Amino acid sequence: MDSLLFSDICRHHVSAIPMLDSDQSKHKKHGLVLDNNFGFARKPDRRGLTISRVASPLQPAIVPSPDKETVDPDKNHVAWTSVRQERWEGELVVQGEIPLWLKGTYLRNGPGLWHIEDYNFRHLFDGYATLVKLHFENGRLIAGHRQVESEAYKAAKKNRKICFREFSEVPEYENFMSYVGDLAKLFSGASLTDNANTGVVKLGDGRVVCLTETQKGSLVIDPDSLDTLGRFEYSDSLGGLIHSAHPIVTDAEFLTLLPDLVKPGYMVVRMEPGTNERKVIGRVACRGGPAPGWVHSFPVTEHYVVVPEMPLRYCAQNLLRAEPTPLYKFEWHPQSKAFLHVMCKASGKLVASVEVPLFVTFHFINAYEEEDEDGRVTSIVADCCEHNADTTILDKLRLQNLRSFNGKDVLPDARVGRFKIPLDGSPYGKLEAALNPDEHGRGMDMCSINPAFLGKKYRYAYACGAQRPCHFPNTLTKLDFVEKRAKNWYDEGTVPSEPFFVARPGATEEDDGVVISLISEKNGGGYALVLDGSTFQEIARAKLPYGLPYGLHGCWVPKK
Ligand SMILES: CC1=C[C@H](O/C=C(C)\C=C\C2=C(C)CCCC2(C)C)OC1=O
Ligand SMILES: CC(/C=C/C=O)=C\C=C\O
Ligand SMILES: [Fe+2]
Repeated sequence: MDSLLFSDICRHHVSAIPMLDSDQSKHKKHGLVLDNNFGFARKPDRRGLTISRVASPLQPAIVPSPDKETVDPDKNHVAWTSVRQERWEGELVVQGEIPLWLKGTYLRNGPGLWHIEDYNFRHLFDGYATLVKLHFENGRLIAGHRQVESEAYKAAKKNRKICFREFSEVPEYENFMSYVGDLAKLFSGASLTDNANTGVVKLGDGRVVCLTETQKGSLVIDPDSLDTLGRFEYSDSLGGLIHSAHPIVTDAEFLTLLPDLVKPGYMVVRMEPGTNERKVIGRVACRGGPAPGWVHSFPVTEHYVVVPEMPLRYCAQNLLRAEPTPLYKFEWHPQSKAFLHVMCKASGKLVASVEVPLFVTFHFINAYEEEDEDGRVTSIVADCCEHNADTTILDKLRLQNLRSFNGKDVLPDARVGRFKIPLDGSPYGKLEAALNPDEHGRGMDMCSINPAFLGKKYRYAYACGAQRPCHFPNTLTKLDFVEKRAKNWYDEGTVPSEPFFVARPGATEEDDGVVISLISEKNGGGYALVLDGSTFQEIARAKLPYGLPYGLHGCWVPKK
């Protein structure tokens, strides 16, 4: 493929337009399958970006010549630009060598489409879900991407406007009565989005589900075709509208937290493979604040579930607002304090509830139990990507901020926050950095571990760190908690997504495997990257026909 020509087109920021005929013939020559049926016409947006129009699918579009602004790589980085086509699939040319043992599909989900018509969404988390797949087999790599067909996405496409409440966007109201009507629908959940744009998990029974913070946004997909198969209906009557976007999923169970906004607390629930029924393990009442803290994720050990109560709390008033506040649906309540609660998985009993220093995290990394000489569990260690108790990261993820990097170092510092929770009845837990944050450039988020070490004492984690100056995490980093060192991978101008660890079958060492990431380049290109899990050196990369937008979380579906 003539990648220069291809990325040239990308640099013109022609999002959501069909391929020109000449491009299609190029693709046919390389055996690629294209389907450009976005149907979203695009007028100049508020930022004065490129104009493109769609006459009808597969017809030539008008591509204006680039002006200075359109080719500015920082303004129009492909990471923050809507995906170009609704779907694509093709084989990639691999540079280097993909290990022959790597057989299966890496799936990555994330918000990849941030406009409808000429209306541009505000926040990274608002975008309609784009699923990406990398299928590895016999050293070869088939890639593809596809929009997730949520009701929210289909309605937006059909009606050419936002129809459901997204992370920060709400539908436009024609009059006051329609606003009141929508509020009523908020309480029933009818107006909430099902845009499953956060993660994707493989359940123990093989079903693959895309997820977000709304329970209705649990959508079953086909990991090969990336088809949306339908809603994952929870058959229990637990109710509630929201849940943690990061359940703990193993071959044996699915664990998640259901925050209770009315009687502030959290329900800890478990679902068995092959069922759609969540069963209650126990309930934790909040100790502070008017509402539960945001639970984007939570950690588990072998015997316990750790329920975090962050002082960044859900906020009923902000939920009702049409215009986003700086903290969106949340509010910072430092006086309400921060707590970690520990629940026994088997009995549902609370074995500890400690006050901890204030913290802000999206992502817990892992947790494990510490024992005394007699094998009694004395404490729990829980690690997270911690933003130094500073909520500004939420606002830094506004698209306007992501699209306006000017060389200034504006990414707020983050660290691996290590909590120590005593189980001897002491009222306080500790929070310290697990290693010097300078090891990873004081950037820290989007983590993964070897899943065999879930809930167990572990040594390594993989995450995104920072090479400063930057405005977003821009390195892949391997953390070694024993040596307290990090190894960093960096490619100037790129935005790498969550490094995802896949263990080599039969491995005995924790870091024996590969780390997969999708990289968005500043010239509009992109590539799939495979690093060695142990040395953290590149072993293979494969250029995509065009760069993909930034994505969030992934999973591995091994070949049967
Ligand atoms: C990523 C990512 C997506 C995500 O949130 C998406 C939505 C739609 C969340 C909406 C809501 C809240 C954040 C608070 C409670 C109400 C509700 C509207 C469901 O979060 C992410 O991190
Ligand atoms: C992209 C991100 C959080 C994603 C939540 O799912 C954080 C990046 C900043 O450090
Ligand atoms: Fe997340």
